Amino acid sequence: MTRHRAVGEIRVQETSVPDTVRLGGTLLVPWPVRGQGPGGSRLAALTARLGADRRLVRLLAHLRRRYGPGPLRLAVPGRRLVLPLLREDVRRLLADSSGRFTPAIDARAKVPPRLQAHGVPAPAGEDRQRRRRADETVLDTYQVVHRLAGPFMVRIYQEAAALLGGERSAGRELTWREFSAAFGRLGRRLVLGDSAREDRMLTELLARTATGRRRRGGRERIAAEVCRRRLRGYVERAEADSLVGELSRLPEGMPGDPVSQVSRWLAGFEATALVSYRTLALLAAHPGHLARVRGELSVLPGTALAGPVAVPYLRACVLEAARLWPVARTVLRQSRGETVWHGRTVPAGSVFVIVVPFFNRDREALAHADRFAPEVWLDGRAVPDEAVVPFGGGAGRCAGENLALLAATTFLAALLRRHEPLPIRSPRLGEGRPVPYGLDHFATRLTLVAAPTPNR
Ligand code: HEM
Repeated sequence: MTRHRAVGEIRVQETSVPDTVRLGGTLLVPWPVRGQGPGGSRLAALTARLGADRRLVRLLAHLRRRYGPGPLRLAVPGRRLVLPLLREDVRRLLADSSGRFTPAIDARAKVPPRLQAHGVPAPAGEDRQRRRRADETVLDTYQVVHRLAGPFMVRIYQEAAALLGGERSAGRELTWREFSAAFGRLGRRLVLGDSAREDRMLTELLARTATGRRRRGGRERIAAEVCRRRLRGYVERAEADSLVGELSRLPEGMPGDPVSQVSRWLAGFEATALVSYRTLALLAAHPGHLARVRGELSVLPGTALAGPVAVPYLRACVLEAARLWPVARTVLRQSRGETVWHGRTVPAGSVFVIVVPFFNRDREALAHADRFAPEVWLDGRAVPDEAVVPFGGGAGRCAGENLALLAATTFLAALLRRHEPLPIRSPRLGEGRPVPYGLDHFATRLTLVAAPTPNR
């Protein structure tokens, strides 16, 4: 039965206990937020495969029918979590420029790290505005092509070539493990410098630390400390042509906690690896789209490095993979004051949890909801629709979006220029079939076979 709770003089709608339990069970499952180390978390991949997102999307649709337009407060004692259920409400939250809905989530709200951006919560007492300014400057947030694109693209091509290796042209299998290891080397080089290329230990420590935030055991605390020291070493060395190098050159000095900032960037590249691999799986299962990508690559001059500007269709494919299987399942905003929604009042300090797949795959609003439809990113159908939010939006929008797209498109272009992906095992993917809600990247195996070179 629907319950109401008084807040001052006004009532706000709350989920029933069974609905809260159901929501908790689908929202808080382990989730592939990041690759989590060279192999990534198998459990998270499995929950994706078993359709956790499908259940979540259906549950939210059911709640919207049952409780009305919302937003809906979760009946979790000590937490003020609120779910927006309408696209217009998502737009309102993300378009806000008054600071009423902030992406700076108060640590006292106790939001689990796995719901936060890249699974890396902001350190307590962080000066968010200063950190965001640093992110924007170093990551060149508003430039499609990063100022270090030249040296970055050379490294991207090197790592793609290393992944292809000699035998690859004979059609050897490509697995997620290999792909994520290659992308891990790349992410460490771009963020920390070439000296970090082989530092797999760091990636493993970061993955353990992410788990340790939940377990807080003695070992995890030690791992977290070792990890911090290692990261601090790279930040202090500030290699040229790396993001930490750029961080050290900020005119206003480094922000409060560069180590947490740098771990979020590394996590961002792990997310980029996942999205890139999934793009490859989609292309392998959709020969028509693949042909269009290869057509795009064929008109590039022989030695040109393909950045996102040169390959708009491939870029759209990457965005589409990010829409269909969001690596960030939730986008959060916290209200700084009491707010009114469809006649109901939500108290100050509430954390609005935007469930990304619910809006990215909204069958009522999007004709292409469950289809691989890269064209929507080119013909204007996706762009003005702010409720399709693989990279979030507004003041908290992913500061690394353009860099992620540069890395993903260049890496994929390097693989696809002379090779064609064929599916060995891509569970339930195929032309004319609805795209499943979850893709187990471990179970997705491809082969890259030599293709006639498209270069003129
Ligand atoms: C395909 C890959 C990626 C996806 C899908 C993605 C998605 C997201 C999302 C949804 C958010 C939260 C946005 C919001 O609250 O509105 C976010 C935040 C963020 N991302 Fe990414 N991201 C990716 C790659 C990256 C990369 C490569 C970097 C950095 C090198 C990065 C840096 C950040 C930062 C710094 C934030 C926090 C922004 C803030 O708090 O203001 N991301 N990302």
